[in-house]
Amino acid sequence: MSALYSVLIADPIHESGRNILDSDARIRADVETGLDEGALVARIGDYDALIVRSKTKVTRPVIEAASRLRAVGRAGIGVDNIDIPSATERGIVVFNTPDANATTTAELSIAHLMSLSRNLPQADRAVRGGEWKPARYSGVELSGKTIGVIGFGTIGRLVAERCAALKMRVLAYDPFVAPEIMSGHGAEAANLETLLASADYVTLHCPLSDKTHHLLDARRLASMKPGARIVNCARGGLIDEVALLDALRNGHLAGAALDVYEAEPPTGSALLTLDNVVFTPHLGASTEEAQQAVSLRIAEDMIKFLTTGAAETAVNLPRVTADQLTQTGPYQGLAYALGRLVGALCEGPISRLDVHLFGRVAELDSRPITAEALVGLLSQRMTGRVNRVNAGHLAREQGIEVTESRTEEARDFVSLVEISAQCCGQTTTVAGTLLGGSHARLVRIDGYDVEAVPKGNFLFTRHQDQPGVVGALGSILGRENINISRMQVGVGYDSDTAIALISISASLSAAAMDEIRSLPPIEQAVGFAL
Ligand SMILES: NC(=O)c1ccc[n+]([C@@H]2O[C@H](COP(=O)([O-])OP(=O)(O)OC[C@H]3O[C@@H](n4cnc5c(N)ncnc54)[C@H](O)[C@@H]3O)[C@@H](O)[C@H]2O)c1
Ligand SMILES: O=C(O)[C@H](O)COP(=O)(O)O
Repeated sequence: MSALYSVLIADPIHESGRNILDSDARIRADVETGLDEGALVARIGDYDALIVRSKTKVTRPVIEAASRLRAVGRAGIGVDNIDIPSATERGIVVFNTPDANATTTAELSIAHLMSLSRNLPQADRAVRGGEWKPARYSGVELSGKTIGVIGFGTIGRLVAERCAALKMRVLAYDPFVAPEIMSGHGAEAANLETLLASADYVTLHCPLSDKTHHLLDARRLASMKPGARIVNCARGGLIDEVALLDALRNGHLAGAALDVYEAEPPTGSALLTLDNVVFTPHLGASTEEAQQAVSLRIAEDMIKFLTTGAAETAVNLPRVTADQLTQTGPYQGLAYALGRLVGALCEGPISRLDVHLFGRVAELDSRPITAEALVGLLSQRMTGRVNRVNAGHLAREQGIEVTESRTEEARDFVSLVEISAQCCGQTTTVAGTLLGGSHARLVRIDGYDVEAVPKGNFLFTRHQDQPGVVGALGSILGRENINISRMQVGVGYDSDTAIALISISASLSAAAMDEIRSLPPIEQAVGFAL
Protein backbone atom coordinates (compact mmCIF):
# COMPACT_ATOMS: atom_id res chain seq x y z
CA MET A 1 0.00 0.00 0.00
CA SER A 2 1.43 3.40 -0.89
CA ALA A 3 1.48 5.99 1.89
CA LEU A 4 -1.54 8.27 2.17
CA TYR A 5 0.16 11.12 3.99
CA SER A 6 3.61 12.65 3.62
CA VAL A 7 5.32 14.28 6.60
CA LEU A 8 8.48 16.40 6.50
CA ILE A 9 10.55 16.35 9.70
CA ALA A 10 12.61 19.54 9.38
CA ASP A 11 14.40 19.57 12.77
CA PRO A 12 16.03 16.64 14.57
CA ILE A 13 13.61 14.72 16.79
CA HIS A 14 14.26 11.71 19.03
CA GLU A 15 14.21 8.38 17.19
CA SER A 16 11.21 7.13 19.23
CA GLY A 17 8.82 9.43 17.36
CA ARG A 18 10.44 8.74 13.99
CA ASN A 19 10.00 5.00 14.60
CA ILE A 20 6.27 5.48 15.22
CA LEU A 21 5.88 7.44 12.00
CA ASP A 22 8.01 4.95 10.03
CA SER A 23 6.05 1.96 11.27
CA ASP A 24 2.69 3.38 10.14
CA ALA A 25 2.01 2.25 6.57
CA ARG A 26 -0.25 5.25 6.00
CA ILE A 27 2.62 7.70 6.58
CA ARG A 28 5.76 8.53 4.60
CA ALA A 29 8.09 10.56 6.82
CA ASP A 30 11.15 12.26 5.32
CA VAL A 31 13.83 13.79 7.55
CA GLU A 32 15.52 16.85 6.02
CA THR A 33 17.02 19.16 8.59
CA GLY A 34 18.86 22.47 8.26
CA LEU A 35 16.68 23.79 5.41
CA ASP A 36 16.75 27.56 5.05
CA GLU A 37 13.63 29.48 3.97
CA GLY A 38 14.34 29.06 0.24
CA ALA A 39 14.99 25.34 0.52
CA LEU A 40 11.88 24.82 2.64
CA VAL A 41 9.77 26.82 0.16
CA ALA A 42 11.04 24.52 -2.61
CA ARG A 43 10.29 21.30 -0.69
CA ILE A 44 7.12 22.05 1.29
CA GLY A 45 4.68 21.68 -1.62
CA ASP A 46 5.12 17.89 -1.50
CA TYR A 47 3.95 17.48 2.10
CA ASP A 48 0.70 17.11 4.04
CA ALA A 49 2.39 17.85 7.35
CA LEU A 50 5.52 19.46 8.75
CA ILE A 51 7.23 18.72 12.08
CA VAL A 52 9.66 21.31 13.49
CA ARG A 53 11.39 22.31 16.70
CA SER A 54 12.56 25.90 17.28
CA LYS A 55 15.28 26.15 14.63
CA THR A 56 13.23 25.96 11.45
CA LYS A 57 11.33 29.16 10.75
CA VAL A 58 7.90 28.54 9.26
CA THR A 59 7.44 31.93 7.62
CA ARG A 60 4.65 33.36 5.45
CA PRO A 61 6.52 32.47 2.19
CA VAL A 62 6.83 28.86 3.44
CA ILE A 63 3.11 28.73 4.29
CA GLU A 64 2.20 30.27 0.92
CA ALA A 65 4.22 27.60 -0.91
CA ALA A 66 2.61 24.82 1.15
CA SER A 67 -0.21 23.94 -1.23
CA ARG A 68 -0.98 20.56 0.40
CA LEU A 69 -0.02 21.31 3.97
CA ARG A 70 -2.69 20.55 6.60
CA ALA A 71 -0.68 20.73 9.81
CA VAL A 72 2.48 22.04 11.41
CA GLY A 73 3.47 20.05 14.49
CA ARG A 74 5.84 21.79 16.92
CA ALA A 75 7.85 19.19 18.82
CA GLY A 76 8.08 21.44 21.87
CA ILE A 77 6.22 24.39 23.41
CA GLY A 78 7.13 27.78 21.92
CA VAL A 79 5.48 28.46 18.55
CA ASP A 80 7.03 31.89 17.93
CA ASN A 81 9.03 30.40 15.00
CA ILE A 82 5.76 29.67 13.17
CA ASP A 83 3.73 32.40 11.44
CA ILE A 84 0.41 31.44 13.06
CA PRO A 85 -1.73 34.14 11.35
CA SER A 86 -0.51 32.93 7.92
CA ALA A 87 -1.20 29.30 8.82
CA THR A 88 -4.66 30.21 10.12
CA GLU A 89 -5.54 32.15 6.98
CA ARG A 90 -4.61 29.10 4.89
CA GLY A 91 -6.51 26.66 7.09
CA ILE A 92 -3.36 24.94 8.39
CA VAL A 93 -3.59 23.61 11.96
CA VAL A 94 -0.63 24.35 14.23
CA PHE A 95 -0.22 22.21 17.35
CA ASN A 96 2.52 21.73 19.92
CA THR A 97 3.37 19.39 22.80
CA PRO A 98 2.53 21.65 25.77
CA ASP A 99 3.62 19.51 28.72
CA ALA A 100 6.23 17.15 27.37
CA ASN A 101 9.34 19.25 28.07
CA ALA A 102 7.99 21.53 30.82
CA THR A 103 9.58 19.77 33.81
CA THR A 104 12.94 19.62 32.06
CA THR A 105 12.81 23.35 31.32
CA ALA A 106 11.71 24.19 34.87
CA GLU A 107 14.67 22.17 36.15
CA LEU A 108 17.08 24.11 33.91
CA SER A 109 15.68 27.36 35.34
CA ILE A 110 16.41 26.09 38.86
CA ALA A 111 19.88 24.95 37.77
CA HIS A 112 20.55 28.44 36.39
CA LEU A 113 19.24 30.01 39.58
CA MET A 114 21.74 28.00 41.56
CA SER A 115 24.74 28.38 39.28
CA LEU A 116 24.09 32.12 39.08
CA SER A 117 23.97 32.42 42.87
CA ARG A 118 27.05 30.29 43.53
CA ASN A 119 29.19 31.27 40.49
CA LEU A 120 29.49 27.62 39.48
CA PRO A 121 30.64 28.07 35.86
CA GLN A 122 33.23 30.69 36.85
CA ALA A 123 34.51 28.54 39.74
CA ASP A 124 34.68 25.48 37.48
CA ARG A 125 36.76 27.37 34.92
CA ALA A 126 39.08 28.66 37.67
CA VAL A 127 39.75 25.23 39.20
CA ARG A 128 40.45 23.76 35.76
CA GLY A 129 42.95 26.61 35.22
CA GLY A 130 44.79 25.74 38.42
CA GLU A 131 43.36 28.62 40.47
CA TRP A 132 42.30 28.03 44.12
CA LYS A 133 40.68 31.18 45.47
CA PRO A 134 37.42 30.16 47.21
CA ALA A 135 36.73 33.70 48.47
CA ARG A 136 36.60 34.98 44.91
CA TYR A 137 33.61 32.74 44.08
CA SER A 138 31.64 33.26 47.26
CA GLY A 139 27.92 33.48 46.44
CA VAL A 140 24.50 34.19 47.92
CA GLU A 141 21.87 31.96 49.53
CA LEU A 142 18.49 31.40 47.86
CA SER A 143 16.67 30.60 51.07
CA GLY A 144 14.77 33.64 52.33
CA LYS A 145 15.16 35.55 49.05
CA THR A 146 12.26 36.73 46.87
CA ILE A 147 11.83 35.47 43.32
CA GLY A 148 9.43 36.97 40.80
CA VAL A 149 7.96 34.55 38.26
CA ILE A 150 6.72 36.29 35.10
CA GLY A 151 4.29 34.04 33.21
CA PHE A 152 2.43 31.54 35.38
CA GLY A 153 1.64 28.77 32.90
CA THR A 154 2.91 25.21 32.91
CA ILE A 155 6.59 26.02 33.46
CA GLY A 156 6.08 29.07 35.69
CA ARG A 157 4.04 26.95 38.10
CA LEU A 158 6.66 24.17 38.21
CA VAL A 159 9.37 26.74 38.89
CA ALA A 160 7.29 28.44 41.59
CA GLU A 161 6.70 25.14 43.44
CA ARG A 162 10.42 24.33 43.36
CA CYS A 163 11.39 27.81 44.55
CA ALA A 164 8.87 27.60 47.40
CA ALA A 165 10.50 24.28 48.39
CA LEU A 166 13.84 26.10 48.46
CA LYS A 167 12.24 28.41 51.07
CA MET A 168 12.08 31.38 48.75
CA ARG A 169 9.23 33.88 48.78
CA VAL A 170 7.58 33.59 45.37
CA LEU A 171 5.78 36.47 43.64
CA ALA A 172 3.96 35.81 40.36
CA TYR A 173 2.78 38.07 37.57
CA ASP A 174 0.50 36.78 34.83
CA PRO A 175 -2.38 38.91 33.57
CA PHE A 176 -4.38 35.82 32.60
CA VAL A 177 -4.09 33.71 35.76
CA ALA A 178 -6.21 34.13 38.90
CA PRO A 179 -4.45 34.81 42.27
CA GLU A 180 -6.02 31.62 43.77
CA ILE A 181 -4.21 29.50 41.17
CA MET A 182 -0.97 31.24 42.04
CA SER A 183 -1.42 30.63 45.76
CA GLY A 184 -2.19 26.96 44.99
CA HIS A 185 1.36 26.71 43.62
CA GLY A 186 3.07 28.55 46.48
CA ALA A 187 3.11 32.03 44.92
CA GLU A 188 1.62 35.42 45.80
CA ALA A 189 0.02 37.41 42.99
CA ALA A 190 1.75 40.72 42.26
CA ASN A 191 1.59 43.36 39.57
CA LEU A 192 4.63 43.69 37.37
CA GLU A 193 5.86 46.91 38.96
CA THR A 194 5.77 45.47 42.49
CA LEU A 195 7.36 42.23 41.36
CA LEU A 196 10.25 44.00 39.64
CA ALA A 197 10.80 46.40 42.54
CA SER A 198 10.88 43.69 45.22
CA ALA A 199 12.37 40.55 43.66
CA ASP A 200 15.97 39.47 44.24
CA TYR A 201 15.56 37.14 41.25
CA VAL A 202 13.28 37.41 38.23
CA THR A 203 12.58 34.37 36.08
CA LEU A 204 10.71 34.56 32.77
CA HIS A 205 8.15 31.97 31.61
CA CYS A 206 5.82 33.67 29.15
CA PRO A 207 5.64 33.20 25.39
CA LEU A 208 7.28 35.59 22.94
CA SER A 209 4.71 37.52 20.93
CA ASP A 210 4.20 41.05 19.61
CA LYS A 211 2.79 41.88 23.06
CA THR A 212 5.66 40.45 25.12
CA HIS A 213 8.57 41.52 22.89
CA HIS A 214 11.04 43.45 25.13
CA LEU A 215 8.73 42.97 28.12
CA LEU A 216 11.85 43.77 30.12
CA ASP A 217 13.01 46.94 28.38
CA ALA A 218 15.43 49.60 29.70
CA ARG A 219 12.74 51.26 31.84
CA ARG A 220 11.60 48.02 33.47
CA LEU A 221 15.17 46.79 33.98
CA ALA A 222 15.95 50.09 35.71
CA SER A 223 12.91 49.58 37.97
CA MET A 224 14.29 46.27 39.26
CA LYS A 225 15.68 46.02 42.77
CA PRO A 226 19.38 46.98 42.74
CA GLY A 227 21.57 43.87 42.80
CA ALA A 228 18.81 41.61 41.43
CA ARG A 229 19.50 38.71 39.07
CA ILE A 230 17.58 37.51 36.00
CA VAL A 231 17.02 33.99 34.67
CA ASN A 232 15.64 33.62 31.15
CA CYS A 233 14.80 30.13 29.94
CA ALA A 234 11.78 31.30 27.90
CA ARG A 235 12.66 33.39 24.82
CA GLY A 236 15.47 35.86 24.11
CA GLY A 237 13.18 38.54 22.67
CA LEU A 238 11.45 39.00 26.04
CA ILE A 239 14.45 41.06 27.22
CA ASP A 240 16.04 44.01 25.42
CA GLU A 241 19.61 42.65 25.35
CA VAL A 242 21.22 46.07 24.79
CA ALA A 243 19.48 47.42 27.90
CA LEU A 244 20.39 44.24 29.81
CA LEU A 245 24.05 44.71 28.86
CA ASP A 246 23.94 48.25 30.25
CA ALA A 247 22.23 47.20 33.49
CA LEU A 248 24.81 44.44 34.03
CA ARG A 249 27.76 46.65 33.11
CA ASN A 250 26.73 49.57 35.32
CA GLY A 251 26.19 47.24 38.28
CA HIS A 252 22.43 47.85 38.67
CA LEU A 253 21.90 44.11 38.13
CA ALA A 254 24.22 41.57 39.77
CA GLY A 255 23.91 38.85 37.15
CA ALA A 256 21.91 36.99 34.55
CA ALA A 257 21.56 33.40 33.41
CA LEU A 258 20.48 33.03 29.81
CA ASP A 259 19.42 29.97 27.84
CA VAL A 260 17.80 31.92 25.01
CA TYR A 261 18.82 34.96 22.95
CA GLU A 262 17.38 37.54 20.60
CA ALA A 263 19.52 35.96 17.86
CA GLU A 264 20.59 32.33 18.21
CA PRO A 265 23.44 31.61 18.40
CA PRO A 266 24.36 34.99 19.99
CA THR A 267 27.56 35.24 17.96
CA GLY A 268 29.41 38.49 18.64
CA SER A 269 27.04 39.58 21.44
CA ALA A 270 28.77 41.85 23.96
CA LEU A 271 26.95 39.92 26.70
CA LEU A 272 29.40 37.07 26.07
CA THR A 273 32.22 39.27 27.42
CA LEU A 274 30.60 39.68 30.86
CA ASP A 275 31.73 37.51 33.73
CA ASN A 276 28.50 37.87 35.71
CA VAL A 277 26.40 36.13 33.08
CA VAL A 278 25.91 32.36 32.76
CA PHE A 279 25.08 31.00 29.31
CA THR A 280 23.59 27.81 27.90
CA PRO A 281 22.82 27.16 24.21
CA HIS A 282 18.98 26.89 24.27
CA LEU A 283 19.18 23.73 26.35
CA GLY A 284 15.84 24.11 28.13
CA ALA A 285 14.23 21.05 26.55
CA SER A 286 17.41 19.02 26.20
CA THR A 287 17.14 15.94 28.38
CA GLU A 288 16.70 12.37 27.18
CA GLU A 289 13.31 12.22 28.95
CA ALA A 290 11.95 15.43 27.46
CA GLN A 291 13.22 14.75 23.95
CA GLN A 292 11.70 11.28 23.98
CA ALA A 293 8.39 12.58 25.38
CA VAL A 294 8.19 15.44 22.86
CA SER A 295 9.04 13.19 19.93
CA LEU A 296 6.53 10.46 20.87
CA ARG A 297 3.81 13.00 21.50
CA ILE A 298 4.26 14.88 18.22
CA ALA A 299 4.38 11.64 16.21
CA GLU A 300 1.23 10.25 17.87
CA ASP A 301 -0.64 13.54 17.61
CA MET A 302 0.35 14.00 13.97
CA ILE A 303 -0.91 10.53 13.04
CA LYS A 304 -4.14 11.18 14.98
CA PHE A 305 -4.63 14.50 13.22
CA LEU A 306 -3.93 13.20 9.72
CA THR A 307 -6.19 10.16 10.14
CA THR A 308 -9.04 11.61 12.27
CA GLY A 309 -8.78 15.40 12.16
CA ALA A 310 -8.43 15.59 15.98
CA ALA A 311 -5.88 18.12 17.27
CA GLU A 312 -6.25 18.45 21.03
CA THR A 313 -3.34 20.84 21.44
CA ALA A 314 -4.01 23.04 18.42
CA VAL A 315 -2.98 26.64 19.04
CA ASN A 316 -5.19 28.06 16.26
CA LEU A 317 -8.37 26.04 16.92
CA PRO A 318 -10.59 25.74 19.99
CA ARG A 319 -9.17 22.86 22.02
CA VAL A 320 -11.39 19.79 21.60
CA THR A 321 -10.62 16.43 23.17
CA ALA A 322 -11.08 13.12 21.32
CA ASP A 323 -14.07 12.37 23.61
CA GLN A 324 -15.72 15.67 22.84
CA LEU A 325 -15.09 15.03 19.15
CA THR A 326 -16.89 11.67 19.40
CA GLN A 327 -19.92 13.39 20.95
CA THR A 328 -20.05 16.44 18.70
CA GLY A 329 -18.85 14.74 15.47
CA PRO A 330 -22.31 13.74 14.13
CA TYR A 331 -23.70 17.21 14.94
CA GLN A 332 -20.72 18.80 13.20
CA GLY A 333 -21.65 16.83 10.04
CA LEU A 334 -25.27 18.01 10.37
CA ALA A 335 -24.20 21.63 10.98
CA TYR A 336 -21.92 21.48 7.94
CA ALA A 337 -24.83 20.36 5.72
CA LEU A 338 -27.15 23.01 7.19
CA GLY A 339 -24.48 25.67 6.64
CA ARG A 340 -24.12 24.58 3.00
CA LEU A 341 -27.89 24.64 2.59
CA VAL A 342 -28.31 28.13 4.00
CA GLY A 343 -25.33 29.26 1.91
CA ALA A 344 -27.12 28.03 -1.21
CA LEU A 345 -30.56 29.43 -0.33
CA CYS A 346 -29.24 32.93 0.41
CA GLU A 347 -28.45 34.43 -2.96
CA GLY A 348 -26.47 37.47 -1.82
CA PRO A 349 -23.96 38.61 0.80
CA ILE A 350 -24.65 37.24 4.27
CA SER A 351 -24.19 39.69 7.13
CA ARG A 352 -24.96 37.37 10.05
CA LEU A 353 -25.13 33.67 10.88
CA ASP A 354 -26.90 32.54 14.05
CA VAL A 355 -26.50 28.96 15.25
CA HIS A 356 -29.04 27.87 17.85
CA LEU A 357 -28.91 24.47 19.58
CA PHE A 358 -32.05 23.07 21.21
CA GLY A 359 -32.43 20.07 23.53
CA ARG A 360 -29.66 17.57 24.26
CA VAL A 361 -27.22 18.99 21.74
CA ALA A 362 -27.27 22.22 23.78
CA GLU A 363 -25.39 20.36 26.54
CA LEU A 364 -22.38 19.78 24.26
CA ASP A 365 -19.46 22.06 23.38
CA SER A 366 -21.08 24.25 20.73
CA ARG A 367 -17.85 25.67 19.26
CA PRO A 368 -17.00 22.86 16.82
CA ILE A 369 -20.66 22.67 15.76
CA THR A 370 -20.83 26.41 15.05
CA ALA A 371 -17.47 26.25 13.30
CA GLU A 372 -18.68 23.47 10.98
CA ALA A 373 -21.85 25.44 10.15
CA LEU A 374 -19.61 28.30 9.09
CA VAL A 375 -17.33 25.96 7.11
CA GLY A 376 -20.42 24.59 5.30
CA LEU A 377 -21.70 28.06 4.51
CA LEU A 378 -18.36 29.31 3.21
CA SER A 379 -17.53 26.13 1.30
CA GLN A 380 -20.78 26.56 -0.62
CA ARG A 381 -19.64 29.98 -1.78
CA MET A 382 -15.83 29.88 -2.07
CA THR A 383 -13.28 27.88 -3.93
CA GLY A 384 -10.05 27.08 -2.09
CA ARG A 385 -9.56 25.52 1.27
CA VAL A 386 -12.13 26.31 3.95
CA ASN A 387 -11.92 24.49 7.27
CA ARG A 388 -12.39 25.08 10.98
CA VAL A 389 -9.00 26.76 11.21
CA ASN A 390 -9.61 29.54 8.71
CA ALA A 391 -13.44 29.77 8.72
CA GLY A 392 -13.52 32.51 11.39
CA HIS A 393 -10.91 34.54 9.52
CA LEU A 394 -12.73 34.15 6.18
CA ALA A 395 -16.08 35.07 7.79
CA ARG A 396 -14.58 38.25 9.25
CA GLU A 397 -13.11 39.10 5.83
CA GLN A 398 -16.60 38.75 4.33
CA GLY A 399 -18.23 40.80 7.09
CA ILE A 400 -20.24 37.86 8.49
CA GLU A 401 -21.00 38.15 12.19
CA VAL A 402 -21.41 34.74 13.82
CA THR A 403 -23.40 34.11 17.01
CA GLU A 404 -24.30 30.93 18.84
CA SER A 405 -26.95 30.28 21.46
CA ARG A 406 -28.47 27.26 23.20
CA THR A 407 -31.74 26.28 24.82
CA GLU A 408 -31.59 23.05 26.79
CA GLU A 409 -35.36 22.64 26.48
CA ALA A 410 -36.18 20.42 23.46
CA ARG A 411 -38.06 21.89 20.52
CA ASP A 412 -40.03 19.21 18.57
CA PHE A 413 -36.96 16.92 18.51
CA VAL A 414 -34.69 15.57 21.25
CA SER A 415 -31.95 17.66 19.64
CA LEU A 416 -32.35 20.33 17.01
CA VAL A 417 -29.68 22.42 15.26
CA GLU A 418 -31.14 25.59 13.75
CA ILE A 419 -29.20 27.98 11.54
CA SER A 420 -30.40 31.40 10.46
CA ALA A 421 -28.68 33.68 7.98
CA GLN A 422 -29.37 37.35 7.35
CA CYS A 423 -29.04 38.20 3.70
CA CYS A 424 -30.21 41.36 1.93
CA GLY A 425 -32.58 42.24 4.79
CA GLN A 426 -34.20 38.78 4.86
CA THR A 427 -33.75 35.87 7.27
CA THR A 428 -33.45 32.29 6.01
CA THR A 429 -33.71 29.58 8.65
CA VAL A 430 -33.00 25.87 8.26
CA ALA A 431 -33.01 23.16 10.91
CA GLY A 432 -31.97 19.55 11.25
CA THR A 433 -31.73 16.71 13.72
CA LEU A 434 -30.05 13.32 14.12
CA LEU A 435 -32.17 10.19 13.87
CA GLY A 436 -30.91 7.38 16.10
CA GLY A 437 -28.15 9.71 17.30
CA SER A 438 -26.19 9.64 14.05
CA HIS A 439 -28.34 9.91 10.89
CA ALA A 440 -28.64 13.54 9.81
CA ARG A 441 -32.08 14.75 8.71
CA LEU A 442 -33.09 18.13 7.40
CA VAL A 443 -36.44 18.91 9.09
CA ARG A 444 -37.29 22.53 8.38
CA ILE A 445 -36.70 25.22 5.78
CA ASP A 446 -38.03 28.57 6.91
CA GLY A 447 -41.53 27.77 8.17
CA TYR A 448 -41.90 24.55 6.12
CA ASP A 449 -41.57 21.06 7.57
CA VAL A 450 -39.50 18.71 5.38
CA GLU A 451 -37.72 15.42 5.87
CA ALA A 452 -34.63 14.91 3.76
CA VAL A 453 -31.26 13.22 4.02
CA PRO A 454 -28.87 16.19 3.53
CA LYS A 455 -26.62 14.49 0.99
CA GLY A 456 -26.29 14.69 -2.80
CA ASN A 457 -27.77 17.05 -5.39
CA PHE A 458 -30.94 19.05 -4.83
CA LEU A 459 -33.27 21.43 -6.60
CA PHE A 460 -35.07 23.84 -4.30
CA THR A 461 -37.93 26.07 -5.42
CA ARG A 462 -40.12 28.62 -3.73
CA HIS A 463 -43.22 29.12 -5.85
CA GLN A 464 -46.85 30.15 -6.01
CA ASP A 465 -48.98 27.35 -4.63
CA GLN A 466 -50.91 26.46 -7.80
CA PRO A 467 -51.45 23.35 -9.91
CA GLY A 468 -48.93 22.36 -12.57
CA VAL A 469 -45.66 23.47 -10.91
CA VAL A 470 -44.48 20.00 -9.93
CA GLY A 471 -45.40 18.64 -13.37
CA ALA A 472 -43.47 21.44 -15.11
CA LEU A 473 -40.40 20.83 -12.95
CA GLY A 474 -40.65 17.07 -13.56
CA SER A 475 -40.75 17.47 -17.30
CA ILE A 476 -37.66 19.73 -17.37
CA LEU A 477 -35.77 17.25 -15.18
CA GLY A 478 -36.92 14.33 -17.34
CA ARG A 479 -35.77 16.04 -20.51
CA GLU A 480 -32.38 16.65 -18.87
CA ASN A 481 -32.23 12.92 -18.09
CA ILE A 482 -32.13 13.65 -14.36
CA ASN A 483 -33.80 11.23 -12.00
CA ILE A 484 -35.83 12.30 -8.98
CA SER A 485 -35.18 10.10 -5.96
CA ARG A 486 -37.31 12.01 -3.47
CA MET A 487 -39.51 15.07 -3.53
CA GLN A 488 -40.83 17.14 -0.63
CA VAL A 489 -43.48 19.75 -1.18
CA GLY A 490 -44.34 22.12 1.64
CA VAL A 491 -47.24 24.49 1.75
CA GLY A 492 -47.18 27.57 3.94
CA TYR A 493 -49.79 27.68 6.70
CA ASP A 494 -50.73 31.28 6.17
CA SER A 495 -49.42 32.14 2.70
CA ASP A 496 -49.98 31.03 -0.86
CA THR A 497 -46.29 30.28 -1.36
CA ALA A 498 -45.06 26.69 -1.38
CA ILE A 499 -41.61 25.12 -1.52
CA ALA A 500 -40.28 22.01 -3.24
CA LEU A 501 -37.09 20.23 -2.21
CA ILE A 502 -36.20 17.63 -4.82
CA SER A 503 -33.34 15.12 -4.50
CA ILE A 504 -31.92 14.71 -7.99
CA SER A 505 -29.41 12.31 -9.51
CA ALA A 506 -27.08 14.98 -10.99
CA SER A 507 -26.61 18.73 -10.94
CA LEU A 508 -28.71 20.80 -13.33
CA SER A 509 -27.16 22.76 -16.19
CA ALA A 510 -27.27 26.57 -16.07
CA ALA A 511 -29.69 26.53 -19.04
CA ALA A 512 -32.09 24.18 -17.23
CA MET A 513 -31.94 26.34 -14.10
CA ASP A 514 -32.73 29.45 -16.20
CA GLU A 515 -35.68 27.63 -17.74
CA ILE A 516 -36.98 26.68 -14.28
CA ARG A 517 -36.61 30.26 -13.04
CA SER A 518 -38.57 31.53 -16.05
CA LEU A 519 -41.66 29.45 -15.15
CA PRO A 520 -44.25 32.06 -14.07
CA PRO A 521 -45.09 30.61 -10.61
CA ILE A 522 -41.43 30.25 -9.61
CA GLU A 523 -40.17 32.90 -7.16
CA GLN A 524 -36.81 31.27 -6.36
CA ALA A 525 -35.02 28.25 -7.79
CA VAL A 526 -31.63 27.03 -6.59
CA GLY A 527 -29.65 23.94 -7.50
CA PHE A 528 -27.02 22.82 -5.02
CA ALA A 529 -25.14 19.88 -3.55
CA LEU A 530 -24.92 18.99 0.14
N1 LIG B 1 14.41 27.26 26.85
C1 LIG B 1 13.69 26.30 26.33
O1 LIG B 1 14.22 25.38 25.72
C2 LIG B 1 12.20 26.31 26.49
C3 LIG B 1 11.52 25.10 26.66
C4 LIG B 1 10.13 25.12 26.78
C5 LIG B 1 9.47 26.33 26.73
N2 LIG B 1 10.15 27.48 26.54
C6 LIG B 1 9.45 28.78 26.49
O2 LIG B 1 8.74 28.92 27.71
C7 LIG B 1 7.52 29.56 27.43
C8 LIG B 1 6.51 29.20 28.52
O3 LIG B 1 6.20 27.82 28.43
P1 LIG B 1 4.90 27.25 29.19
O4 LIG B 1 4.83 25.81 28.84
O5 LIG B 1 4.92 27.63 30.60
O6 LIG B 1 3.76 28.02 28.42
P2 LIG B 1 2.28 28.27 28.92
O7 LIG B 1 1.53 28.68 27.71
O8 LIG B 1 1.79 27.13 29.72
O9 LIG B 1 2.41 29.52 29.89
C9 LIG B 1 2.71 30.81 29.45
C10 LIG B 1 2.08 31.78 30.43
O10 LIG B 1 2.49 33.10 30.08
C11 LIG B 1 1.40 33.95 30.37
N3 LIG B 1 1.54 35.23 29.70
C12 LIG B 1 1.15 35.58 28.45
N4 LIG B 1 1.42 36.87 28.24
C13 LIG B 1 1.99 37.35 29.38
C14 LIG B 1 2.49 38.61 29.77
N5 LIG B 1 2.44 39.66 28.96
N6 LIG B 1 3.01 38.74 31.00
C15 LIG B 1 3.05 37.68 31.85
N7 LIG B 1 2.58 36.47 31.54
C16 LIG B 1 2.06 36.30 30.31
C17 LIG B 1 0.19 33.16 29.94
O11 LIG B 1 -0.97 33.63 30.54
C18 LIG B 1 0.55 31.76 30.40
O12 LIG B 1 0.02 31.50 31.66
C19 LIG B 1 7.14 29.04 26.04
O13 LIG B 1 6.32 29.96 25.35
C20 LIG B 1 8.47 28.87 25.37
O14 LIG B 1 8.76 29.99 24.57
C21 LIG B 1 11.50 27.50 26.43
O1 LIG C 1 9.75 25.98 23.27
C1 LIG C 1 10.36 24.95 23.47
O2 LIG C 1 9.81 23.83 23.57
C2 LIG C 1 11.83 25.03 23.65
O3 LIG C 1 12.32 26.26 23.27
C3 LIG C 1 12.57 23.90 23.05
O4 LIG C 1 13.04 24.22 21.78
P1 LIG C 1 13.83 23.09 20.96
O5 LIG C 1 12.82 22.05 20.64
O6 LIG C 1 14.31 23.75 19.73
O7 LIG C 1 14.91 22.57 21.84
